[in-house]
Amino acid sequence: MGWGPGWPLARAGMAIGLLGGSFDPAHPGHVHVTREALKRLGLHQLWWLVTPGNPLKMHGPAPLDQRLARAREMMQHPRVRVTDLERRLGTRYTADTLAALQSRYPGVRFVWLMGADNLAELHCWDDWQDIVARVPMGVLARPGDRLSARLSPAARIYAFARRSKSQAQGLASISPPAWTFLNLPMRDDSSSALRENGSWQQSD
Ligand SMILES: Nc1ncnc2c1ncn2[C@@H]1O[C@H](COP(=O)(O)OP(=O)(O)OP(=O)(O)O)[C@@H](O)[C@H]1O
Ligand SMILES: O=C(O)c1ccc[n+]([C@@H]2O[C@H](COP(=O)([O-])O)[C@@H](O)[C@H]2O)c1
Repeated sequence: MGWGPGWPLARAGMAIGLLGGSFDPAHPGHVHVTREALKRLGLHQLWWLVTPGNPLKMHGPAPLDQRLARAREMMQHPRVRVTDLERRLGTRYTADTLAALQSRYPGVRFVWLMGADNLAELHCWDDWQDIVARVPMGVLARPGDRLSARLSPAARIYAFARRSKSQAQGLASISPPAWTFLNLPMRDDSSSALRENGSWQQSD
């Protein structure tokens, strides 16, 4: 597998946040949590991983190129890259994606980012304990999901690995398992609401 345009550049030692998602479509909530995570976790860069398809979702999303184009319009920041890395790597499951990125970018300190809704479901993901063992995780507050996230199996099993707000800036350097809950000002944007109210029209 070669290098070329579309493979973001990163040097060993850099702290890079990974926000995986369907982005079907991208919305201001994604932009908000991205900007906050960059600041609060002391990240050099943050990469959006626009998935070809969430392995747990029955219905496929809109075409990947369409979601990427919308995401690139919406997320403009010099330290953020909107990528199709899972398509390039041929991975769908997050554990596989992380393993592939760690072998392709040796020495880069990756941090997995997700909204509180995803922490509540993490125990249903493929090889989820491998994910927790591979990279530190930043969990982003989301309206309605704080309690379910805190009571979730993953949060309870890994309660011992939860780091305080004061340790968030150095999260990328902490050996996993390590996670922190970022109590951000919350935004209730969601892709499903945009799809339901029809303000996002697929063009093909
Ligand atoms: N408003 C938000 N606040 C915090 N995190 C969010 C928000 N919107 C999305 N996220 C997080 O961003 C990542 C990608 O989200 P995704 O593309 O699934 O959008 P979504 O709005 O959650 O979509 P859907 O409504 O279809 O489930 C996930 O980890 C999700 O939890
Ligand atoms: O690896 C898994 O089993 C798995 C199960 C569900 C979701 N994920 C990942 O979680 C991220 C958020 O997905 P989504 O569809 O909620 O935006 C995205 O990167 C998915 O690939 C991963």
